[in-house]
Amino acid sequence: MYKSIVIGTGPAGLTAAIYLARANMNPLVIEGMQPGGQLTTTTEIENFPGFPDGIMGPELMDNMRKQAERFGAEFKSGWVERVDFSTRPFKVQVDGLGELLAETVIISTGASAKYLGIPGEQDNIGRGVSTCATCDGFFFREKKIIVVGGGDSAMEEANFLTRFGSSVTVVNRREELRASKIMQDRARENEKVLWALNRTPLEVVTEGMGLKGLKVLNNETNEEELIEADGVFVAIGHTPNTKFLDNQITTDDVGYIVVKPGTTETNIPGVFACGDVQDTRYRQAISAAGSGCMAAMDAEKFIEGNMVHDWSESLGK
Ligand SMILES: Cc1cc2nc3c(=O)[nH]c(=O)nc-3n(C[C@H](O)[C@H](O)[C@H](O)COP(=O)(O)OP(=O)(O)OC[C@H]3O[C@@H](n4cnc5c(N)ncnc54)[C@H](O)[C@@H]3O)c2cc1C
Repeated sequence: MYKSIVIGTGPAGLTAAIYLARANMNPLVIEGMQPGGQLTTTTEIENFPGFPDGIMGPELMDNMRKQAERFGAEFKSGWVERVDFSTRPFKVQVDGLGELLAETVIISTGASAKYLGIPGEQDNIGRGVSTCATCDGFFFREKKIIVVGGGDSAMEEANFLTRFGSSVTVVNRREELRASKIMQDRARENEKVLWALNRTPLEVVTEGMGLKGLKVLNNETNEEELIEADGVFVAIGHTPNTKFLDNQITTDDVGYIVVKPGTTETNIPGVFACGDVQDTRYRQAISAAGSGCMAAMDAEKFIEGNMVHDWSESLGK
């Protein structure tokens, strides 16, 4: 039986692994289908502290893994199919490895950005197509930008991106936006924000090494149009990777794990969550790593018997 099983190897899981291993907790880390997590799909990371010249995403994740291994963390390839948190020790069923037992479990399975599923989109991720304005806005200084989406996040991203772009065009399928009035007003008051509403995205169009723009269907005229842009930010939401939990952990309506504020405690004593899977707000590598550290320290405290589980009370449930 393991003292702690960490599910996922993004910045949250690997930071948890480093802290657990240094605390002699001999963690087992399950890698999942994307060893190293989301940052392995991108190029240069310019905002992770400690790297003044930036660092490539895959290199950063490789370094984190080596650091965890140096202190004795054990890694296994595999995909967690299901868990049983009804009794302790907890049971974690891993594809190809069978059932593993643990005193504590740290869930750091991330949240996947939703994409439009149109031609040209996947081929150009990191080359003009992005799902993270905070991460990539800086690369589009004085360029034309498109934000696809009509919710609060899309409005927030559009406003934020006007700091960099010469213009930011919001493309939304419907005339009406889902965003709250205050977020819409803020975007509408911003002179750099342009609107292409009632338009369905059809294709990300490239030219040479860069983007030419986004081909859309004008739902009113039924004609295709090309909206020129150097960057297309898809802001239609994220899907937290929590299906395997099969409703054993309290989540919000979308599926994000609910933790006791200021901690990584879930509703099940001994099960902790960190990183994007419990983060509806920041979703950054450094915030994921920070909460990974918290989860490891929470798990350690739990095993030492020093944790009072007052989760439900604190959330008013
Ligand atoms: C293209 C791109 C560029 C980005 N650029 C930046 C940037 O410049 N700066 C920044 O701060 N942030 C950036 N981000 C955001 C950052 O990558 C995330 O905030 C961060 O990776 C979240 O870390 P995490 O550990 O919570 O989850 P993730 O990195 O998503 O890792 C999740 C892990 O869980 C595993 N997993 C999932 N389900 C299972 C399962 N059932 N069983 C086992 N394992 C499972 C996966 O295999 C993966 O290893 C970027 C994101 C993307 C997509």
